[in-house]
Amino acid sequence: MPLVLDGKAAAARIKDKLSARVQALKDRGYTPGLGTLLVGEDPGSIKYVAGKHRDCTEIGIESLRIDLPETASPGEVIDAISRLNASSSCTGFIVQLPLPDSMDADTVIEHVDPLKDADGMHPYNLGRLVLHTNGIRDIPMPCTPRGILELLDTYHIDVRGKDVCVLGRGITIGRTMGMLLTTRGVDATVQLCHSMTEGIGAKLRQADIIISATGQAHFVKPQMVKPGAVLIDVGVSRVWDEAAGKWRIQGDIDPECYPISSAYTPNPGGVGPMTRAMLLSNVVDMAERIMQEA
Ligand SMILES: Nc1nc2c(c(=O)[nH]1)N[C@@H](CN(C=O)c1ccc(C(=O)N[C@@H](CCC(=O)O)C(=O)O)cc1)CN2
Repeated sequence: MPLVLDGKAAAARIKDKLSARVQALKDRGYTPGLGTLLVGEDPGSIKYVAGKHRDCTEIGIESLRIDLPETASPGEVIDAISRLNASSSCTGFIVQLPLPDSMDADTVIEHVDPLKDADGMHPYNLGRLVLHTNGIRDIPMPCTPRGILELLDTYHIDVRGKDVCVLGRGITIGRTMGMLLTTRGVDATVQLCHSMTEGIGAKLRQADIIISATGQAHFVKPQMVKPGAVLIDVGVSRVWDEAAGKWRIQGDIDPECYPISSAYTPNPGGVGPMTRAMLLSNVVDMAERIMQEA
């Protein structure tokens, strides 16, 4: 029977430990605060931002929320970022992605103070991560890749020397994941595949671990999976379930692949909850660093 990599349960345990660390910070007079900046009305983003604020309440972190309309000008977005940069009650914050099509996310994120970058997506922090400056633990890490590494660690899945196939080359997940997996000490061998990759099925079929972040529902089929492979599903596609009369989440990995695998993340309930837990971890880490330096 394959092992189910239960992200929901792992995230709940992480949040319990974070609550204790938050209480210790409060006892020393510092309450961590997470800020969110949401631009537009994307239903998925609205849901994720609401979830982030619920998580904060659960573990005792303050939360600050700025919501701007889809029509906000780049100047208004940068002004909101400046307010979060300056806010003494905000330890760190995120700009919820995706931004409306009219805005370039990279340009917007450059305005975030790297010391307040709770998502680890500022070019300064990504650069430090690439260079591995001062050891990886001192740098805020993009939440999904960090969550995947933590989940593999929780279930004692050793990636050292393993062939990993990462599908998707976006900065938030694929590219950063590939970089982290090949860091000294993690030591996996990575093939980073994307829409122009030829013979993707054969490449997947040789992988010990597949991490898929394409957003194409059930892209990975059983014939692409090596028996005993570990399957990590990051994809989120919302599909209309005619019989149930509601939208359902479908991952990148067809559930028919599960019996062939040695371990897999359910979706929902796998990588998503870990992404949320890692955002909280990043903020608590940042707060502890502030207190250490005080
Ligand atoms: N600034 C950022 N924007 C986005 C990130 C990010 O890390 N930083 N990641 C995603 C969205 N995301 C967090 O923001 C996120 C995605 C999924 C989940 C989650 O818990 N999913 C659940 C299912 C929830 C549902 O029913 O919709 C699961 O997988 O079980 C949390 C956060 C893009 N934007």
